[in-house]
Amino acid sequence: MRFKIALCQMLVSPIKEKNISHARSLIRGAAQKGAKLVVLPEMWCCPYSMKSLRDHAEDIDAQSAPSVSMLSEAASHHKITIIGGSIPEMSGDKLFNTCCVLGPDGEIIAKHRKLHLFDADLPGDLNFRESDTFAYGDGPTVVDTDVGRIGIGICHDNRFPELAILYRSRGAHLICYPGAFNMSTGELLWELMLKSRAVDNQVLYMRIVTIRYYMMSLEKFVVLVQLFVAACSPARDPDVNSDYMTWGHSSLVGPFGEIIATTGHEEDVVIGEIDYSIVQTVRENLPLESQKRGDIYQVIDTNRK
Ligand SMILES: O=C(O)CCC(=O)C(=O)O
Repeated sequence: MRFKIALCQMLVSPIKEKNISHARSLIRGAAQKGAKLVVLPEMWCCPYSMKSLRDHAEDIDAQSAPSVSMLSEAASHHKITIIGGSIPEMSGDKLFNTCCVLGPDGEIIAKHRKLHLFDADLPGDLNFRESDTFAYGDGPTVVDTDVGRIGIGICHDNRFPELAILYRSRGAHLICYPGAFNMSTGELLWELMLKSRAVDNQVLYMRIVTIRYYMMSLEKFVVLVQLFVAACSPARDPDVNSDYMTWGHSSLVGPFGEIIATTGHEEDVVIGEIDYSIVQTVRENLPLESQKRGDIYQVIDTNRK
């Protein structure tokens, strides 16, 4: 299967209605360019400011959720699949960072709540505690769409190779990460993390340094995930009144770790082509799945039914 994917690196304004109509016009433009899968960024409907997220939160199951209603109308109008970035979701008294996936009939076909909340204390640089505001999601998300089987993660979820390995084991060919890396970790790590998730072996070197106990067996702990990875960030707005400035650089990475399409930090719609037959070729050329040493290590899918 071959198709075009569009990553809408949107400039987010403080005004929610404006963001919704702006996202709608970016989706329209992407569909007109032939995209069958359109991805929005993390927190595209409002500034990524912990102070105001609750004011913009939506009850996704309610008919009146304005961001999700727009996504549903756009998906059915253009007959495309949309990975709806993320929005603040209110469910009971809990707030989640949630991504909805919509099929070409406008129905929500999956909902992913961010699993790994970003808490970081980098002295003199960044102090951010998502877990003070959001509740944790409680399951991985793999969804069958018109454009293949897709695993979903939100931003910091991307740092955890076990999740990507699990998505591969459930048959995903593509992982989409709506994300908003920041100015502190973005430059060094954003591209590296995306490539790592497509070609997953960097983790080994980190573990070799830090966990002596595993050293005897770690040279065997090489697992290539070998799939496509797409990540979509908001554009950077140096003037926005937010406690969080984003890195940008939305990108599509192929199963050899190659960058297929990317951009800088300004608003842009990145269009790339995905050809799943490449995944097959890479896996045949480098048959890592059959070389894995399940007798020595395993990622256990505790959520599998
Ligand atoms: O993992 C990181 O360095 C950044 C993660 C992040 O910015 C987020 O999850 O919002």
